[in-house]
Amino acid sequence: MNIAIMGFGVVGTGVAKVTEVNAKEIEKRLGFPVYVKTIVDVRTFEGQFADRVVADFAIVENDPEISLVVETIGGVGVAYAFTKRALAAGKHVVTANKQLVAEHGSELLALAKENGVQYLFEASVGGGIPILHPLVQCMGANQIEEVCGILNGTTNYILTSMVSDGVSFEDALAAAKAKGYAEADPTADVEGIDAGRKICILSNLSYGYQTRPEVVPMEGITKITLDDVRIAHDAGYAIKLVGRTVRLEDGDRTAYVAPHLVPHSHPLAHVEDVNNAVVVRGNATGDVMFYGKGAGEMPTASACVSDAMEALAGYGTQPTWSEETGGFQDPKVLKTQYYFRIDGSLSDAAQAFHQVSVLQEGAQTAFLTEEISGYEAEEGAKALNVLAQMRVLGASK
Ligand SMILES: NC(=O)C1=CN([C@@H]2O[C@H](COP(=O)(O)OP(=O)(O)OC[C@H]3O[C@@H](n4cnc5c(N)ncnc54)[C@H](OP(=O)(O)O)[C@@H]3O)[C@@H](O)[C@H]2O)C=CC1
Ligand SMILES: N[C@@H](CC=O)C(=O)O
Repeated sequence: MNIAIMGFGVVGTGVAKVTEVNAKEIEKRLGFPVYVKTIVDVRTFEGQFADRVVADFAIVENDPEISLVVETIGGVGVAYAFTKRALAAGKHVVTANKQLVAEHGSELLALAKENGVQYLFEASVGGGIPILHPLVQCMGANQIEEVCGILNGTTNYILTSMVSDGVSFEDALAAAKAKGYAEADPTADVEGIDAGRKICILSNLSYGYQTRPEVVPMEGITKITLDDVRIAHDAGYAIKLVGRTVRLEDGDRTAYVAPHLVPHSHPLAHVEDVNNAVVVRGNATGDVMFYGKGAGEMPTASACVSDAMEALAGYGTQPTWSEETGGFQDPKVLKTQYYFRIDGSLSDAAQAFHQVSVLQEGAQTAFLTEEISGYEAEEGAKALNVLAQMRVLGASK
């Protein structure tokens, strides 16, 4: 079976390597070999795969011998146009492109169905971690109550480097870029947008309805200070960038991304470096955690090639959701404890929130509230000079 790769960057190169290095394993499992026949990229290359690189996507589109295309260009420009053309030409498409899946997934899934092919995107969430297939297949008998996790490798790598190794934010980001973890525009990583796209995909598959990225509040790691990290650590918490999607009591859903204080007793508190972890709470299973490398060439390529094998062999099910967007509520409806650091005294804090647990007193006061909603946190904060505010992640169940 011949496949093509669109976009020969970090992940695209990994796809070619995994297909080549593991060719015997792949053939043994499928009963037929998989060969990367053509690679589409705007640049010219040297080395092993250079003679397969073409600039014109039409060569792949019109090649009847290519039955599957792996899209690793990224973004929603040419990647979107080429994906539609590939599906319309009756070719399966596999992708790592979470932006495209989160923003145009419904349309592309419908187009795939119309043309009798598959659109698979396991690599779009959690890099090399199998999470989407287990969520819809192995946990398919559950009502999903909540999915929460560390969904961005770059920011977890940066936080680990800053907190454990004393590296500056700028140097840690530069290292994440050099290792191939960061997005083409790393603003998407550090401002929580990449994790936000991933939580949309997880929400869509968990609840069956579309959660559009523009309704999901997304906050990144740029406001976290080492002061907050120290105060949190002394009180028994790590600070992690967490994405959550939650089924509400009335059957509606919510989702958001923000830094959290994660208790040291919670498994997410110990996820370091480029690793991601996703905790899925099913009503039958309780919490199930998926853990591994959330970014990088070979782990992400592993998910792409495994998807390609599934589509070519015709086993597996197409993960999908309805185009409907209703039933999404603001995450401020959720109740949790909040962490505040204020320029003010303990009595200011107590006046705003009544019951608080003090973490630091002095010129600045740091404290935890009781469990309150986001609306109550917002109301109480109005009377305070807030320097930092974060949710506390509840215990794992
Ligand atoms: N890196 C990672 O760890 C992970 C990445 N992903 C996703 O995978 C996708 C690819 O990421 P990554 O490999 O890191 O990105 P790269 O930027 O390394 O690779 C993208 C490649 O596509 C090429 N390209 C740009 N325009 C075109 C075009 N018109 N036709 C053909 N090729 C084109 C780029 O060339 P040029 O450089 O000249 O623009 C580049 O070689 C993204 O959606 C990303 O979010 C998902 C999980 C992990
Ligand atoms: N930039 C992303 C790449 C994988 O999805 C990340 O760092 O997680």
